[in-house]
Amino acid sequence: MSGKARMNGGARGHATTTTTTTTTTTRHGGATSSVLYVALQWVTVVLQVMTQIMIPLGSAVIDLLRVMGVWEVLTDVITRYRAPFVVIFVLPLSLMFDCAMQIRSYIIFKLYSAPELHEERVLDVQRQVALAVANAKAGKGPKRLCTARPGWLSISMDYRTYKQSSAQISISMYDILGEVQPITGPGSGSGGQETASATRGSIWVEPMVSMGQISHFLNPRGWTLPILPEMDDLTVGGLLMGVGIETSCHKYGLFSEMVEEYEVVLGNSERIFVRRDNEYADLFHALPWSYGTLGFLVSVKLIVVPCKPWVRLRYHPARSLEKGVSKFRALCDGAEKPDFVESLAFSRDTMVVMEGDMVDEDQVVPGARNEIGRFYMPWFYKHVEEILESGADFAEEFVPIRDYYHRHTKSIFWELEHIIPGGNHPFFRYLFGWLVPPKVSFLKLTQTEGMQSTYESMHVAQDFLLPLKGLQAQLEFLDDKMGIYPIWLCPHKHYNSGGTAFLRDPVDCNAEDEIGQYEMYVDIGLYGFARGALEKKKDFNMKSVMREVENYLLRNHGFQMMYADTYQSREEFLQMFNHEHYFKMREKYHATEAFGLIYDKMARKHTSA
Ligand SMILES: NC(=O)C1=CN([C@@H]2O[C@H](COP(=O)(O)OP(=O)(O)OC[C@H]3O[C@@H](n4cnc5c(N)ncnc54)[C@H](OP(=O)(O)O)[C@@H]3O)[C@@H](O)[C@H]2O)C=CC1
Ligand SMILES: C=C(/C=C/[C@@H](C)[C@H]1CC[C@H]2C3=CC=C4C[C@@H](O)CC[C@]4(C)[C@H]3CC[C@]12C)C(C)C
Repeated sequence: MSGKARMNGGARGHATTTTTTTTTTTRHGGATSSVLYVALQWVTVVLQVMTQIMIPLGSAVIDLLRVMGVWEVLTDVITRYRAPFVVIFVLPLSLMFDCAMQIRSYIIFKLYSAPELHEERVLDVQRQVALAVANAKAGKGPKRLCTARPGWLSISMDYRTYKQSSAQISISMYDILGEVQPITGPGSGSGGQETASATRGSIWVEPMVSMGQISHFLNPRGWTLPILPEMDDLTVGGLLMGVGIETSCHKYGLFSEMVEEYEVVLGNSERIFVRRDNEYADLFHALPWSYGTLGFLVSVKLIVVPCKPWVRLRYHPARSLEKGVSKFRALCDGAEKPDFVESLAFSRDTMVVMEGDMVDEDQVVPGARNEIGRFYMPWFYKHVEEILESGADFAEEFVPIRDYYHRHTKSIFWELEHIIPGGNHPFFRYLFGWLVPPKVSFLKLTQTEGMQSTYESMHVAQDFLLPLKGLQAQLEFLDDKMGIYPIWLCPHKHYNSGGTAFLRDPVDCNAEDEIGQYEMYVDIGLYGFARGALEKKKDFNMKSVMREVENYLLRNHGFQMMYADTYQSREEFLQMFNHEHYFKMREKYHATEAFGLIYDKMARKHTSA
């Protein structure tokens, strides 16, 4: 199939299987294609050099500095003066990396070369898997497979050390594989009731495509993902094989509910297309939350919906927990659901509940525009806090859609304040705001051992998914145990779909829609240093507090998002996440031998208690 054909929605998917012996149907017609191909390879090589060669080179330099006795001094300086270090080195590097990625995407998309190369890339993954499995069988290589995405690149606190002892499969797949294919009429997708009659579309993307890339691509074309997790660098593969959530999940469910079709390479190197309604339907529900332990995702067909250019954002400050929780619940459970619902709790008694609706240009009230994404504008959560502190009971603003989606990106939720204190000061914003945010991956890469152990023992980055009906008690409990603010509250439909991390007990489900039975859940996001942890180090014991919280989750039908540290034992983990279907799928789809178990991959080896 030619690249052009696929750009026009060529017949991807719906096929059954291909194995590594399948010959590719890709055409590279003429000299232009060859030139484009070489150009593309060049950009790819440059990026690979940046990510793959620079790291070992960096390690070699570090070793040399250690031998020279300079390393300790240097890390001490970086630890003490992290803010200037980040501003001088990490911010410009982050910008350069992003620019390189954008240029690459632009070249690839303009030249239409990427879709043409997709088939080749899939074959390459199949070949790598076949070789790694054969090596493992012959006792010549590691037994377990994982992606070769370096651990420092992943949006988590963890460095993914299991990768060192696994066979790493390179999945260099960063491309949007064509234009949106509109689908019209009711029942055109598999989403919630609210949009069933609206026009929908779909788009094929590769797994390393990031949320920033997608919103840049879709929003100007009048489309959006129904659920667009807000950090620019999150990848489609990570969000689908892990968990993805955003403030529209109270309508649609989690990120994976908006998938039409997965293209997967299994542990026996076979390539299959997995849909809710084909012969692989049983695998469809097991892939989310499987953390790359059932197969490799090589592309996916995502549902897209029309979007409007602005979001009318309504702020409801609440000065008691009861009032805040009841407003939040009313917005999630009401018949007329807003497009977006979110709440930021600033203390035990104060929160601002927000509802957003997409609107057209002509509905925007000129005096109420707020382009919060501009580099010199205040960090979003600070702006929300100001509304709370102003004493107002209500505020309304109009925010450009892309600014809304990425509203917490610039300040990395509220984490940047710990890294660059004063980063929200107007002086800093006007001078350096255009360089912000630093890439999470580069922050990880430049984190010294001292910083790492401080973060591990005192800093929480956790998302707890719990039934919405218990929100008030949950917030009181977490305030007692951790006292971290702001808290991010994001509602979502939690479907009883039958896979790993789905509801333990069907009695939990009190509602039903087109997709199935669900319970309204809330993601409680805690990011920051626990109350008093930095000041009174001895009073805060991360491990014992987290054990209490995890037990609370178990008792209250909650889940922990696994990008975060877990302190659970294997037995507890198996209790929290229903593995029955997952084990069957591992057996049936050749994963048992090829991939490790979720717990073994994700449970972190803590360096401190
Ligand atoms: N708003 C949100 O929803 C947010 C979500 N997150 C979390 O961050 C994570 C995403 O971060 P990101 O850096 O993008 O992803 P990661 O690199 O962290 O990958 C997450 C998991 O997905 C697996 N995975 C990724 N790509 C593939 C693939 N092509 N085939 C098979 N498995 C794959 C990885 O497997 P392997 O171990 O083999 O590499 C890994 O286990 C998610 O787990 C999510 O929960 C974080 C912030 C916000
Ligand atoms: C899952 C959600 C959001 C999560 C983010 C807020 C956190 C995910 C990964 C976290 C971080 C990774 C590494 C870091 C390096 C450290 O030196 C500083 C802290 C941090 C930047 C840290 C900060 C929080 C995260 C970005 C929700 C939205 C579902």
